[in-house]
Amino acid sequence: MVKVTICGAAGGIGQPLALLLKQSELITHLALYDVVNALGVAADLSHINTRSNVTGHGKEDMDEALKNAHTVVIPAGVPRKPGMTRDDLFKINAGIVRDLAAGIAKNCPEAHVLIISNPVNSTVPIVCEVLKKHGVFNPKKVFGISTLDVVRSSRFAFEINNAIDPQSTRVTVIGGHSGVTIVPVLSQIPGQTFTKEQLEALTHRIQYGGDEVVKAKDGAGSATLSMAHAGARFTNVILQATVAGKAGLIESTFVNLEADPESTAGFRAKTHLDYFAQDVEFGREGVSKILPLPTLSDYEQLLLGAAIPELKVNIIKGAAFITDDAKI
Ligand SMILES: NC(=O)c1ccc[n+]([C@@H]2O[C@H](COP(=O)([O-])OP(=O)(O)OC[C@H]3O[C@@H](n4cnc5c(N)ncnc54)[C@H](O)[C@@H]3O)[C@@H](O)[C@H]2O)c1
Ligand SMILES: O=C(O)C[C@H](O)C(=O)O
Repeated sequence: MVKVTICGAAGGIGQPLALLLKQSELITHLALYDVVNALGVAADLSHINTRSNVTGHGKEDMDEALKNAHTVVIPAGVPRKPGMTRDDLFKINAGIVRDLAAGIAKNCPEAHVLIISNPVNSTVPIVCEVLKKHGVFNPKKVFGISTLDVVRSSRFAFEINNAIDPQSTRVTVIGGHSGVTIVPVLSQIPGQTFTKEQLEALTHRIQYGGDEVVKAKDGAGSATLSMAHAGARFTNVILQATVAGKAGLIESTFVNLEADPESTAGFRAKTHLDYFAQDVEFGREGVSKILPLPTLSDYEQLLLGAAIPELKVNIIKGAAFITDDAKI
């Protein structure tokens, strides 16, 4: 039995993500949890003629939704409106993610946890600290989904140079998931020939791609369809590695560096970061290896230098939300 639970399944991301995951042959049970409309979305999706069973779970039914899940994907929470930063969402989303993490600790402590809710740089430490408090934390199984930055990098690079294939070109994106913490390693795209001006404009567009959507939606939310695509891509990689046993799969993702202490010891000593987005190779247990940082150009070194202090603040804020709260 491979049960995948989506928390926030009736939302802008949750619905198309559920639709995409309904296509997966590796999922036998898709559980949709939301505080509103989960039953309606589940009834609708359950008519699609693929093998997985779909169940819907409302507000009072979180335990059942999470019970024995293999993987939990979390797009629950509020999205940005124009003029807001991702950090402005912390006030509401931190508590939502904390409560879901407590539910995971209780009902599916061995699950792979894939976090979409913003601010990812803080919500991932929140989940990890809750799982630690419950004695069930496994750093190899908790991921911040930063795949949308990877997807945007390939697409935006293709718009400048259409010799780059947007589907097969996987750009490594390191750092975190907000503004200057997003560091796309464009210098490593094979055969890329960007001018300095093009590289700078492309980097800025990737770092602030989310704002482009927030502005265009004009108060109606942030990226949902592209995020559902990115979320399904990452979830499918996790399932391919952990369920189907496919070796050698790699994606950039925001993880706790304890997932691979040996490979990351030098980086941690230099930066004092406990979390970082980097290329990860997956195995049966989740993280198999955190790959070494790719060679960075001088420009990318500067970007990384700018990312680290903000990343640190975001991470400490998330972790402190749990460690300073004696009630959990
Ligand atoms: N990681 C990324 O790259 C990325 C990309 C886009 C959006 N996001 C983030 O994803 C989150 C969701 O965005 P959206 O556009 O889907 O928002 P949305 O408002 O359309 O949907 C969120 C859903 O979460 C549900 N929800 C709220 N509290 C809940 C709880 N306690 N338990 C279960 N469900 C709950 C809501 O009822 C709603 O259906 C936001 O925080 C947004 O910033 C992240
Ligand atoms: O920009 C946002 O707030 C949503 C998401 O993080 C994105 O990158 O599109």
